[in-house]
Amino acid sequence: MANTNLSFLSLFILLPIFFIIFLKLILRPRSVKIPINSRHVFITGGSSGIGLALARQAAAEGAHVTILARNLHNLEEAKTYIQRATGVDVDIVSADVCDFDAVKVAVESVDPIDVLVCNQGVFAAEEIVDQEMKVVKDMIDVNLIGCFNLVKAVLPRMKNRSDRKPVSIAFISSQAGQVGVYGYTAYSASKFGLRGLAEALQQEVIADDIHVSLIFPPDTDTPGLVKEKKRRPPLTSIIAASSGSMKVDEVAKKALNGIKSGSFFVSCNFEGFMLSIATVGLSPQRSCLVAFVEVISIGVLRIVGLCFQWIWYGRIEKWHAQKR
Ligand SMILES: NC(=O)C1=CN([C@@H]2O[C@H](COP(=O)(O)OP(=O)(O)OC[C@H]3O[C@@H](n4cnc5c(N)ncnc54)[C@H](OP(=O)(O)O)[C@@H]3O)[C@@H](O)[C@H]2O)C=CC1
Ligand SMILES: CCCCCCCCCCCCCCCC(=O)[C@@H](N)CO
Repeated sequence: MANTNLSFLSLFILLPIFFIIFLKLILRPRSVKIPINSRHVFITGGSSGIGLALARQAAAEGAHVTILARNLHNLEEAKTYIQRATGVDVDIVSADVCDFDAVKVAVESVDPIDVLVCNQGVFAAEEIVDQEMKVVKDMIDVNLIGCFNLVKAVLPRMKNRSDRKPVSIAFISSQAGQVGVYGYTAYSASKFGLRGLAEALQQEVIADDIHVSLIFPPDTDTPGLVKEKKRRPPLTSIIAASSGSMKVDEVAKKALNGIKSGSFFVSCNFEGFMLSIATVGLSPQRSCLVAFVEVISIGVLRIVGLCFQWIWYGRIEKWHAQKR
């Protein structure tokens, strides 16, 4: 009896504890906190949707916020909205992220940036045979090249900052940047691209105490989504519905908390958490508890992932059978 108790103790309690301690010792980069109070948070695409909600929440938490977008009128409306909601004034700056010179002028016209949130994005769901190359290129340009322009423009000053506190560069990706989704060939490609950018960038900037976050929202109720849904192929909606849709404020909260806790992968709902583990690859992990969950659940989640593919391909087959 005593023997069984002892082996139970060592198998289910001691072993995991030692393993978590081992993970704590080896995990790199180490865990970090990014304070935002009294710091400069620069949010692109901050005049609408997720970016606007992020700007409002960061302002409410005491950050000095600047939002960037193209349309000046919408920026001014966003500024008024945030001022009414929080009593805080945010700065606005108009530029197209696709234009490197304009981005450079924009970021040099403001205070040094402590937290850069690359949130701007465009999305149009359509089968690639029908999608015009102009639309494809626009998605890659705004969602991926736009982030390169921002990083290139912000990094030199960020690296040479005088205050040596930890700072952050965050990218708003999408769950469609973790798994390919019907109708999202260009969009998924742009968002998968962000992952390569983020993983490589983290290695390049860790010595400067710059911390990268990659945020993966599911469908979120924003003006952008309302517009996209008018033309979405039904199969895109069916597959996207595998993950529950979220309110914009919830997504902004998850994103902000993920940035503040210096997490590399930031998921927004339970499905997203499973998806992040199933697609974790060799991305960095700073939390020993999450790393522990990854190690013990990755095999089972592969089976869950295969079941999702079984369901999705079933729906695709059925759809095409009905069309014929
Ligand atoms: N809504 C959703 O379901 C999901 C969204 N995401 C991602 O979240 C991010 C925000 O999406 P969402 O809030 O829905 O988007 P919205 O369409 O509501 O807002 C997009 C914002 O980006 C700005 N923007 C677009 N193009 C450019 C550009 N070339 N240069 C500068 N700013 C630009 C827009 O302003 P302006 O047009 O004036 O420039 C606007 O402020 C995107 O990256 C999107 O891919 C991820 C998962 C789900
Ligand atoms: C192994 C476990 C798997 C768990 C479930 C997987 C669910 C995947 C759903 C993909 C959803 C894609 C949403 C895209 C949102 C978006 O970016 C657009 N709205 C455009 O903005």
